[in-house]
Order: sequence, then structure tokens, then C-alpha cells
Amino acid sequence: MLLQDKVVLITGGSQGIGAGAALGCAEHGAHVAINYHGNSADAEKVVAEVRKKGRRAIAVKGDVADASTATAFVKAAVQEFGKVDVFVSNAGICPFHSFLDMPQETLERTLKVNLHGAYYMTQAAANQMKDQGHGGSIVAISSISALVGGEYQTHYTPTKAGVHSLMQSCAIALGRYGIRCNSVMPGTIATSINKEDLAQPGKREYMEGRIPLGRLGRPDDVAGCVVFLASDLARYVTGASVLVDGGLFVNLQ
Ligand SMILES: NC(=O)C1=CN([C@@H]2O[C@H](COP(=O)(O)OP(=O)(O)OC[C@H]3O[C@@H](n4cnc5c(N)ncnc54)[C@H](O)[C@@H]3O)[C@@H](O)[C@H]2O)C=CC1
Ligand SMILES: C[C@H](O)[C@@H]1OC(=O)[C@H](O)[C@@H]1O
Repeated sequence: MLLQDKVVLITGGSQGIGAGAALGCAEHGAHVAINYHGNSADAEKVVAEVRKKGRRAIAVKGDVADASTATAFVKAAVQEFGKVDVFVSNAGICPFHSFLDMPQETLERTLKVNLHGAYYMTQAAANQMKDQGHGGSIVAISSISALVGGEYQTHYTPTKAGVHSLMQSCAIALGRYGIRCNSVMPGTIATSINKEDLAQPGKREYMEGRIPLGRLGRPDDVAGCVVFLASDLARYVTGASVLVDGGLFVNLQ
């Protein structure tokens, strides 16, 4: 058990990579608080699955783009569990769109959810960890897209580079409090964020063909890396990033 009785907070935890991280952390002994935006039934399903594993869980609704969601989420988690040990910044959107006619509202919403949201949440979690006085671990779900571009992701890839950069700077700002900050860079993980994109004729097969391990990723593939970075096994790891992409990034030709 790498996270026995640790309290883990995860944004966007009701589905996909966030839900996978919640279950992965619970399997390693953690109690979990998930933030979610939208469907309460999905959030309650994750809460029920965590409880089935004998761990405690709560779900707190809120839009991460709104700064007050961050303080309310941390407050609710502390009320329930008494502390915050690990924060996973996961919530994100990627509404695929071409560059030359990108609607301003799509650009601004993507920046607000993915980057401002990560900032507010990281800040609220870090303040709580600092006040507790026994360190902590912050893991941001960045992306392989922090390192490479995407024709229909010109609004999205800068947010993923930004989240990675946020972890690097926070590693410096928070090291003196024993708070570690790292990012995970998933490749292509089959979730609802890319369901439509991967449904285009030949796209899924094309992506699978580019991945040396021969398949798209699953949320539980990412969870293993989150658990590791959250745990004391990674006690001397901060300001780092880990690609979880089946080898996609290194496959030039
Ligand atoms: N699926 C993939 O191939 C990759 C995904 N990622 C990142 O992983 C993270 C999770 O995405 P997936 O699980 O793949 O997609 P997903 O669409 O299944 O999950 C996204 C989650 O974020 C939540 N969310 C969206 N807007 C929110 C808001 N304003 N406030 C609170 N929660 C909000 C959604 O409700 C959902 O739970 C995102 O940050 C994404 O950028 C990174 C690399 C690859
Ligand atoms: C949503 C995309 O399929 C996915 O998001 C990322 O961050 C990856 O780089 C993929 O492009």
C-alpha cells in the first residue's frame, strides 16, 4: 500500500483519467475527494467504487475555472478527512477546432479550465499543505501535447505546456515546505475527451500504428504513474515530468 490513509484530492474525478486515478489511489490505501463538473451520477459511481475498496470518498461539485471552487473543494475535503496529502490537477477540456477560425470563447474557456483552473486549485491545495506543516505531493495531468503540437489543438497544447511549467515553478516555490510538484504527460488515452476525434475513419488505427507498445492508453495506465509520484517512493522527485504514452513521443519514423 503506497498511499495508506493518505488523503488525495482530484479534479475532474468523475470519469476518464481522473476516475482512474481515484480508483488507483484507493487501491493503494488512500481516501479520496473528487471534484466534478456536470453529471452527479458519474461522480457518485466513482465514490461508490472507492467505498467498495474500503476507503472513504466524497464528491464535490464545482467548475475549476471559478477560483472559489478551489477553496471550497479544499475546505470540504478538510472538513471530511481533516487534511490534504496529495492533490491531482486533472480536470481539462479539448474541444478540437481549426486555428484560423478559432472562436474566442473556445480559446478563452480552454485556457480558463485547463490553466487557470489548475493554478487556482494548486494554490488552494498548497496553502492547506503548508499550513499542515508536513509536506505533500501535487501531480498535474499535463500531456505529451506539452512537447508537441496538434493542428486542431492550438488552444489546448499551450495549456498543457503551461501546466507542466506551473509544476516546475511550484516545485521551486514549495520545496521549502516539503511539497513536491510533478507532471504526468499522457499520450493518447481512450476517454470521452477524444472519442469523437478517434471515431474519424482510420484515426484510431493510425494512432495505434504510431505507438510502439501497439495500443492506445487506458486511464489505469496513467493511474500507476500518479500513485508513484504521489507516494514516498518518489520522495526525492520534484519538478519532473513523466511521459505515459506507450513510446509515442520518441517514434519519429
Ligand atoms: N485522454 C487523453 O488522451 C489525454 C488526456 N489528458 C488530460 O487528462 C485530463 C483528463 O482528461 P480525460 O480523462 O482524458 O477526459 P475526460 O473528458 O474523460 O475527463 C475530463 C474531466 O474533466 C472534467 N472537467 C471538464 N471541465 C471541467 C471544469 N470546468 N471543472 C471541473 N471539472 C471539469 C470533466 O467533467 C471530466 O471529469 C485532461 O486534463 C486532459 O487534458 C492528457 C493527455 C492525454
Ligand atoms: C484529446 C487528445 O486526444 C489527447 O489529448 C492530449 O493531451 C493528447 O496529446 C492527445 O492529443
